[in-house]
Amino acid sequence: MRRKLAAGNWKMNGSRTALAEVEALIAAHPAPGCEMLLCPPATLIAAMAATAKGGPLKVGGQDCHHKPSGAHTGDLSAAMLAEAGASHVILGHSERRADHGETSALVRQKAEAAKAAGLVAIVCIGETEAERDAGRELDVVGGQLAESLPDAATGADTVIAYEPVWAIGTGRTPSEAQIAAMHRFLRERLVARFGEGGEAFRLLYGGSVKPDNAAAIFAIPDVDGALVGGASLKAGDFGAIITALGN
Ligand SMILES: O=C[C@H](O)COP(=O)(O)O
Repeated sequence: MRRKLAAGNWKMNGSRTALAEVEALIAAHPAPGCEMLLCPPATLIAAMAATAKGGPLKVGGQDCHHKPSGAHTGDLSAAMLAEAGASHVILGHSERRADHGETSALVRQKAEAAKAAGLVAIVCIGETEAERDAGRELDVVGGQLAESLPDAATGADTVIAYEPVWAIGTGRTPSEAQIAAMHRFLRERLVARFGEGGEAFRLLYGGSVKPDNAAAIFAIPDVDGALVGGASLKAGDFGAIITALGN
């Protein structure tokens, strides 16, 4: 049985004052029926983990370097995130693929580094609008899945987040049929590669998930939760999504 996961990605937003939202979220959801995770900027991981006090809210990073240490100015290793209090790390988000030229091959190395440090990797994949318009979304996303996942990945240490690039921050979402088709395709690919173990990977949907569309998205087969951007910044909005998922 795959445990549902509500993951929030604060991206480059938030400051210490925003930890009041985290306190409100924890107070409103002391025993959520799903896993609850927030990934703030790295500067806030330790403070957020202290606020979470080992309770149900987990804290994650938004990226890590693929090496354990060395001359990589400005980067953070997976072990550093773990030491700061992270249990998860988002990898290969489309904004990092676009802004920093991250390839699926690099994402795979980062996922290996995350696993070595004991972090759960949330590996992001998704097509652009032009790729979908050209009918290439399965090829593109299938390729990203194949190339980004290490051979040793398991459902215990790896989560997949399907995020169509054109749905991120736009207020647009794919139809329920389009999400269902993509998640079914991803499940088939995972089972083809990992056998029965492929059933254990959680598949999150991401891209303009809001309180008013969350329940409909979570009712789609093989949607095991969401990776939420803008709506994870406010305790009320993220809390409503958590409630829709299983509280
Ligand atoms: O990581 C989160 C996604 O990029 C979704 O962002 P959004 O919910 O603001 O569309």
